[in-house]
Amino acid sequence: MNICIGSKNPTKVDAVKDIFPEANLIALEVPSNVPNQPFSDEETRRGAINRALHSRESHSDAIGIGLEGGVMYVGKQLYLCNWGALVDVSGHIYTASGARVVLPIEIDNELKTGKELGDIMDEYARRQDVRKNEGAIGIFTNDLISRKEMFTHVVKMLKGQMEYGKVNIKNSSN
Ligand SMILES: O=P(O)(O)OP(=O)(O)OP(=O)(O)OC[C@H]1O[C@@H](n2cnc3c(O)ncnc32)[C@H](O)[C@@H]1O
Ligand SMILES: [Mg+2]
Repeated sequence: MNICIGSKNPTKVDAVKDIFPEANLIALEVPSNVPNQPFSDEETRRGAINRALHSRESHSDAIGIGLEGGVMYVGKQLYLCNWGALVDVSGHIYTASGARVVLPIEIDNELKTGKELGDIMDEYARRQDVRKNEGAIGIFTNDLISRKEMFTHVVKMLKGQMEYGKVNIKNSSN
């Protein structure tokens, strides 16, 4: 089985490796066609779908997987959100979202200045490359859940849905 994953971020690539250990994995940087910092479930999910579709453009025999991080409001409270999409060899699209965690008001204020969450997290946590390691979810869960672990759960849901086979998005503009 060939799988193209639309990112070189190790938290995303390693999550796919864990759930598809037998697959031949190709990691590619592809456009998400949404802002670098998605600001809603809608934008984040769309970014994941676009990454999945773009990643198999030159590999029609492969499954495409896109994983996208973003933020979203519930009322006035900002949360971290993550979405995944898997496109099978027939073009069926499966989607799933990851666990959410509250982001503090300081992060919300910094995001409003136009910075990306990844850069804000490094300053906030005084660590380097949080986005490629524990992630914001790791910081705000006191390292109980890592970004890779959260994506592993998303990829597991995508795999299970593909195997079940009956519930997918047929039109990529949905
Ligand atoms: O190379 P790619 O795949 O783009 O990986 P990325 O780390 O930039 O991740 P996303 O584009 O999916 O996430 C959009 C933005 O939100 C940031 N982000 C999302 N989730 C994060 C997390 O858990 N920890 C730190 N930054 C996160 C990320 O660094 C980007 O600035
Ligand atoms: Mg990015």
